[in-house]
Amino acid sequence: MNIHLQKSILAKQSAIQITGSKSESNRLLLLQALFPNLQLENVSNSDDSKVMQKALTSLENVIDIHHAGTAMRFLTAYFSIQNNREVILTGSSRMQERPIAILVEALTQLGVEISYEEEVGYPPIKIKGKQITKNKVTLKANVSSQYISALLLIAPKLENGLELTLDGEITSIPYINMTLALLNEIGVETSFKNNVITVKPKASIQANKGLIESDWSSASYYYSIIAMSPVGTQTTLASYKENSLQGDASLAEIYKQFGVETTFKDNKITLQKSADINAQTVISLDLKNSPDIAQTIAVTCFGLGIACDLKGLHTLKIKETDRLVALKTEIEKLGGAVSITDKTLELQVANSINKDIKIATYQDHRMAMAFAPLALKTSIIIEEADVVSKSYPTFWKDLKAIGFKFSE
Ligand SMILES: O=C(O)C1=C[C@@H](OP(=O)(O)O)[C@@H](O)[C@H](O)C1
Ligand SMILES: C=C(OP(=O)(O)O)C(=O)O
Repeated sequence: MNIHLQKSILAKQSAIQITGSKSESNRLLLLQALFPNLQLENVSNSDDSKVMQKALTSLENVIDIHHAGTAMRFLTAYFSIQNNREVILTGSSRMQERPIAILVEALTQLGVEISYEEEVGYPPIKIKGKQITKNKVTLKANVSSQYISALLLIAPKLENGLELTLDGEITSIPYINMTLALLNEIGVETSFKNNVITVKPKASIQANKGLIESDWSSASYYYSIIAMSPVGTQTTLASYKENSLQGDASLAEIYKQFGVETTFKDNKITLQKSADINAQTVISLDLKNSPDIAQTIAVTCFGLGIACDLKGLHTLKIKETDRLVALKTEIEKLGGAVSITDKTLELQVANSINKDIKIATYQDHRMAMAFAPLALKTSIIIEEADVVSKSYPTFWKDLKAIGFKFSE
C-alpha cells in the first residue's frame, strides 16, 4: 500500500494516545514468562511485541520472529535456558542479514549449544536449551546493546546469576540501563560499574504490576511535525513520565533546538512550537545513545531547510535496512544533499523540496514515519506504508486525526 500525502496543515491543538514502548514491552514480556506473577499494563500493540508474545507461548520447534530485532536477540537467550527444548529461531530475509554471533558466542561460553542453520553468524539458529551454571562472560559491546540486554534478562534465572564484562565502547547505553531498571523494579539486584555488570539470581518475585510508558521513539514523529508547524501549534501525547527509562526521551531536550518546548502534566506531554528556527542553525548531535531517532532528526532538518551534522550512527547499518544509505538516497530524491560515512551523516542546507516524490521505505517502519511529516511542506508519496506496524500500527490513523490529508 502506498500513501499519497497531500500538502497538509496540522490542527492547532490535538491529542494522541501512543502505544506502549516496544522496548519496555519486549523486556517485560520475557520477564513475565520467567516470573508469571508479573502483570503488565499498556503493552505495545506493535507487530514486534505481538511476535514476542506469540513466540513466548509457542510450542512449535520453528519460531519465526519476522523483522523484530529485540525478539530475535531476547528469545535467543530465553530459549537457551529452556532445558531439554530444541528450537530453531528464524526471521525475515533482512533478519537473516542482521548479525547475532556476539550473542551466540557469549551463550556458547556459558555452555549452551547453538548452531547456524544457514550462514555462520546470522539467523536462523538452532538452540538446545539447558540449565546454565557458569556465570562469567565477556562480550563486545560496540555492535548492539540488544545482545547485552538479552543476557541480562535471563540472568536472574541462572543458578549463579551473571557477571558480564563489556569489551570496547558501549553503544546504546540507555537500553542497557532500561533493562537493569526493569530488573530492579521486579526486585532483582544488579550493579553496573565501569564495564562490569552483575545480576544476582532470583527464583521468584512478589506479585508485581509493570506499567509500561508509551513509546518515545514513536513520539519523535510528532516532535518533527511540531517543529515543521507554525509557531503556536501544539499536540499532547499520552502516557509519558518525566523520569523515563527510554533514551529517546532525550527528544524533549534535543527539539528545543528546533523551537519545540515540552511540558509534562498528568502523565502527558505537550509539544508546542514556541519559536522559529534561524536558517543558519546547524544541528550537531552524537546519537550513539538514541540511534532510533536519527532518521526523524535528519528529515526534520531537511524539512526546515537547515544543515545537520550527526554522528554516533555506527549501528544504523545493521538495523531494519542500512538506514544511512536509505536516508541519503531518499533525501537526495527530494532535492537534498547528504554525505555519509559508516557512522556519520551530514546534510547541506536545501532551499526547496521536490514535489510528489515516491519515498521507498526498505521494509523499515522508521523510513515511512520519518518522511511523513514532510507533507507539511509538500505533497509526497510513502511506498509500502504499512511497514509502520512494526512499532506503531495506528500511525496513519493518528496522522489523519490531527489534520494530515492522504489517499491510499
Ligand atoms: O534494546 C532495545 O530495545 C533496542 C536497542 C537499540 O538497538 P541497538 O542496541 O542494536 O542499537 C534500538 O535501536 C532498538 O530499536 C531497540
Ligand atoms: C532498530 C529497531 O528495532 P529492532 O532492532 O528491534 O528490530 C527500531 O525499532 O528502530
